[in-house]
Amino acid sequence: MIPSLINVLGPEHRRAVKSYLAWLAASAVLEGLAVAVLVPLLSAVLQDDLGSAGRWLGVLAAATLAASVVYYVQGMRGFTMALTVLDTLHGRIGAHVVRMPLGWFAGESVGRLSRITTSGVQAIVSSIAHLMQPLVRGVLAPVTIAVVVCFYDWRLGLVAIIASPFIYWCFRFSARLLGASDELADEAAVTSGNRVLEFARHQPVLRAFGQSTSGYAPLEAAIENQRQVGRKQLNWTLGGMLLSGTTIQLTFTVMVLIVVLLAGGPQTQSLQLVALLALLARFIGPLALVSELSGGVRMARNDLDRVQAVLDVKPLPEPAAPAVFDSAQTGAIAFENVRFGYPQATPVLKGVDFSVQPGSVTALVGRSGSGKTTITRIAARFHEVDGGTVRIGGVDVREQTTAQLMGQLSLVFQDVYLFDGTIAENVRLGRESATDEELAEAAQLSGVNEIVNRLPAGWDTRVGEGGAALSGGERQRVSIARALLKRAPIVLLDEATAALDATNEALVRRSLQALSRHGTVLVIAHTPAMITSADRILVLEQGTIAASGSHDELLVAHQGYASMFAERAATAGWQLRA
Ligand SMILES: Nc1ncnc2c1ncn2[C@@H]1O[C@H](COP(=O)(O)OP(=O)(O)OP(=O)(O)O)[C@@H](O)[C@H]1O
Repeated sequence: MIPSLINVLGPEHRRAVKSYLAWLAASAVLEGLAVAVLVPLLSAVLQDDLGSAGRWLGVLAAATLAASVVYYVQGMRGFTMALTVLDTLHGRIGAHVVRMPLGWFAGESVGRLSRITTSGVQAIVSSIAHLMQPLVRGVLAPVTIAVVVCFYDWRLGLVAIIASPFIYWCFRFSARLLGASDELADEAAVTSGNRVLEFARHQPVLRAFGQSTSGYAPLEAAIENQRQVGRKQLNWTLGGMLLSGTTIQLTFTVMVLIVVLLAGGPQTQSLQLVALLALLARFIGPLALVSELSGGVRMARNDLDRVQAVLDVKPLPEPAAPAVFDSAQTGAIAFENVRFGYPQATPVLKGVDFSVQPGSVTALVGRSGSGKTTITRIAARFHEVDGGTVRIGGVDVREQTTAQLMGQLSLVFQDVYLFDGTIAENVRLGRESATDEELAEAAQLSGVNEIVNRLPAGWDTRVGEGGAALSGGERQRVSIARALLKRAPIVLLDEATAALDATNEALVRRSLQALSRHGTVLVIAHTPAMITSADRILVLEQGTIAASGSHDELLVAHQGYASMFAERAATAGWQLRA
């Protein structure tokens, strides 16, 4: 566990960890010595050697005092170490998360991250605060006693020395069993945690399809799996503890037998034997505790490994120096033979080539699943491309710092997330320094002023977690107002399909015009009105740009576009005229 702990904390904490361990070791050895001194003390008393007994009493007092002082220091150090670990782990994970590729946050990763930063870090901290001390004491105090016992009777010492590797092996074996079952249990807990969230968040859909009353099969399967894994963990843990416990008891029994045999011998006094027996009890007691604690420490090591796995996710490589931009290219987007596929999935983009002129409005259209969202994610460098180049503002995104790239982009996606604050705070996220006039203008263009005027608390209305207190269309308006306020040279907009009624749709188009006054807009367009309001349309088919041009040009030149548009127009109640 210690190498894992140092790895996760970073080399700057190596000294502190080692010094804490040294204090722990000193405390355990002193405790062992203080107990071991009892045997010569009792021997001296029995032999009426009061001078010698006095000296041993002095040694006992000194060892007890030293053990108490060192115990206090190690306790304080342990407390400080636990706080340092808590701070450092949260700090390091936080600092790393903001540098990780945005694409990492899809899927189950977020549930795992949440578990690691809460219960995982807590388990590590509590194992340092509560397990390390008894564990080190449980190992070193018996070792010290075993060494001292050797001086009194080599046979007892020999049993202790021969038994030690067996005891050690049993501890390791049972800790491994527990560690392996903990891995399974963690995996099962992450899965059921995610399924519970899914079950709670998507109640409307589940109820509509009868999945709520008759049971939601994925959640039930996840809970059943967790139950089975829990049972397996219990069996493995008990098996491991039984094995360690039996080995310890056997060792103790053999030692007691030897003491009993010694009792028949001529030179050994009975009181000395009693002292030896007491010493043996102190030898075995801590070892039994170690057997219980080693499983907990192994689980903490698993947690440390999980933290390390997050820290090992490669951050986006940042260029050594910030990129230099040509101002004539501000707002330009270019994809050059871009190829990309999600991990363990078939390629989505198979050589995408297009360029978007600064200040223009370009619509990206294509069948569902054709890769439109992927293109916008790649433009914002959520993922690294497998081949080709993406240029934003005329410069390869890999040559820009994250701040430079993000400074040029406003993202208005369908799944708009608002933070649990007021409407004003959420809009101001676009640009903290915006004046009240600018805020009012953005609100007017995006239609946020209509929401603000309607709600009793106005700008101070709290939107709830994720913006739950607003409708889908209203959330997208807030998100557009943010983008308007940010005035980034490029806006990547995914037109909401489900959330827009006629009013919202008109507002989005009006905002689009306002956004295009400040920069370039690349919009994933679904509705006929949005498609036709673009200067240029890119048609995405089978991982490449199959055609591009104005709406009128494409209607004539590209059969696929014409039929797709006809379908959407029919859905929207439009009529196409020749
Ligand atoms: N995180 C992901 N991991 C694996 N595959 C993904 C991931 N996101 C998208 N895909 C797959 O990539 C393909 C393109 O998805 P994308 O969301 O870009 O399509 P789209 O054209 O935007 O679709 P829609 O119009 O339905 O939103 C789809 O086959 C999808 O299943």
